[in-house]
Amino acid sequence: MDTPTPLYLTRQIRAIEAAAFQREPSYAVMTRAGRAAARWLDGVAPGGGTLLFVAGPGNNGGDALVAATMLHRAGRAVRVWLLAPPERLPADASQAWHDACVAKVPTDILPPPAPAAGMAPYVLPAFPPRMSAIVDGLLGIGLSRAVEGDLVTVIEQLNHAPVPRFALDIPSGLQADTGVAQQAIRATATLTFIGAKPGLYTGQGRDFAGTVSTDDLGLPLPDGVTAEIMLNEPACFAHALPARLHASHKGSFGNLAIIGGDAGMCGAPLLGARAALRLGAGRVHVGFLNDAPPAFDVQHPELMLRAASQIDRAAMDAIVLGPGMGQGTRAQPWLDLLNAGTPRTARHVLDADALNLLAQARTPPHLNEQDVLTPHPLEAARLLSGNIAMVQTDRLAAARALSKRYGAVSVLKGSGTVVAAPDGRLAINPTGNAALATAGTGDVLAGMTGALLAQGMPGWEAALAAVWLHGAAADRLVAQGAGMAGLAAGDLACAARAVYRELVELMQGSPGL
Ligand SMILES: NC(=O)C1=CN([C@@H]2O[C@H](COP(=O)(O)OP(=O)(O)OC[C@H]3O[C@@H](n4cnc5c(N)ncnc54)[C@H](OP(=O)(O)O)[C@@H]3O)[C@@H](O)[C@H]2O)[C@@H](O)CC1
Ligand SMILES: Nc1ncnc2c1ncn2[C@@H]1O[C@H](COP(=O)(O)OP(=O)(O)O)[C@@H](O)[C@H]1O
Ligand SMILES: [K+]
Repeated sequence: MDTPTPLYLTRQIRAIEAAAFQREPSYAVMTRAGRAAARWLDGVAPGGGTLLFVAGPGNNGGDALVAATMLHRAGRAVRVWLLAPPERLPADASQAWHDACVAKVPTDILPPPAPAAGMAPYVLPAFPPRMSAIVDGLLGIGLSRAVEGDLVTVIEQLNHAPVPRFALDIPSGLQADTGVAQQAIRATATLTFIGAKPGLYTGQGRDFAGTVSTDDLGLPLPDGVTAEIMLNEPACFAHALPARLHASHKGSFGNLAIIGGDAGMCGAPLLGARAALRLGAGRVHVGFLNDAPPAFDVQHPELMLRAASQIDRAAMDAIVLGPGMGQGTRAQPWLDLLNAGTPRTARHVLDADALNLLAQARTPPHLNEQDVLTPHPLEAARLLSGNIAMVQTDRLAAARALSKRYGAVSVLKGSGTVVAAPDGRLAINPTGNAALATAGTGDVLAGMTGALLAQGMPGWEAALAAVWLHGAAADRLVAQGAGMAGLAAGDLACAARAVYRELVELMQGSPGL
């Protein structure tokens, strides 16, 4: 199994670059980036037409110029639009421009994009005839502020061209550290240099970056740079997946209780419980907070349903608090049971209204790194006494702050779910898609996390595995023709089981479930 993919912040990429520039000229590194881009484009960009390279004012433009020159020399039809005055390019990009001119690459210098108060928006010239793709070298990791002025309309016009767009390093306008973008190139695919960046995978990143490939340009990690953020891949958690020995019994796989289901919300804990069954929990109990809990689940009579007050808390290995729980008087005591001084054996997942109660708690409950919080951005905002914009502006920082404040693993949900541990570990999940944007999928995730905790997985690995499997199940269902619109949360459990089985087989060479 491959080692997990590290994600690097811009300051770390700059440190890797700076160390390389001690050993070799910076233009040699740009040449490698340009060559990697040319090779990549040769494989992915449709042939038979002109590739339009759009080069900006910095070294990202330099990469585009080197790639365009190489492809031109190799006989491909290219054209470069330089959106900057050539005399103001930084040294390496200036060298690349010079080389392009010497090689007689067809080029146009367009007026540099600048804020144009009170003037009509800048209109690009007509695209080259038979243009087959746009290569985006406008802005890379040097993006220092939100895109503004004429560049906004330039990007809009490029985004409207009816051809695929290929971004170099990062789609122009997307923030590499956070995945925030006001206006950015919407790429079909991105080739990112030196190391992958978190912003390609979370927030708005996935919508702008398309399929991401990485070329490390052969640059080693210098002393002092360590990967602080990982892409959540099976290599991050597979070693901790529960083994299933012949000599085992239901007690070997844990007792899980899902507490929730206030009046009118009975479905939520059932969704979680059904998913927990499919991920191998030994016994799954559902404790309802409403007066008339269903006697049994017609679809899954294996589940044990009762009033929440009848759940033997001491017998549980894991408890999921929150699905459909409401914030009524019957809910609060379950949070109070987490106060310091009250003994407990079960590890807890706090979801939905359990998180809203947690946010209001005068004395925060006693949680630890074996417990998992699963907020969506609004719940996270409440937990951090902030607002959604604050959370989404820096999802990594928000997840890290949550784990630090509450002492538990936190799972900040949404596109590119971020998982953080109290010790500072961070991961971004690459699986899942917008088919998950439907009610109940969070209940399923909470149940899956509880199932893995009940089977003894540590908090960090259980959260990573649940999030990955949940997303991979949605990806599989969509690939099989379910959704994007219309996927039901209840569809996920069996797909997650299938993905889990394949993963276990891959890991252990034998069926795991
Ligand atoms: N040197 C090398 O050998 C290697 C370089 N590499 C490549 O270099 C890239 C980094 O290059 P870079 O540092 O020059 O920054 P880059 O992203 O081109 O942009 C800077 C320019 O954009 C401008 N600008 C910024 N924000 C703006 C905004 N919102 N709206 C408008 N303008 C804005 C900014 O202006 P300023 O902020 O100074 O006013 C400046 O002019 C990296 O992503 C990779 O592709 C790698 O291949 C490795 C080898
Ligand atoms: N666009 C998306 N891309 C990937 N995952 C998504 C997307 N939208 C929602 N999800 C996932 O779906 C789940 C939704 O959880 P939540 O908002 O708590 O729903 P609910 O409370 O209705 O169960 C989370 O796991 C979230 O990460
Ligand atoms: K770019």
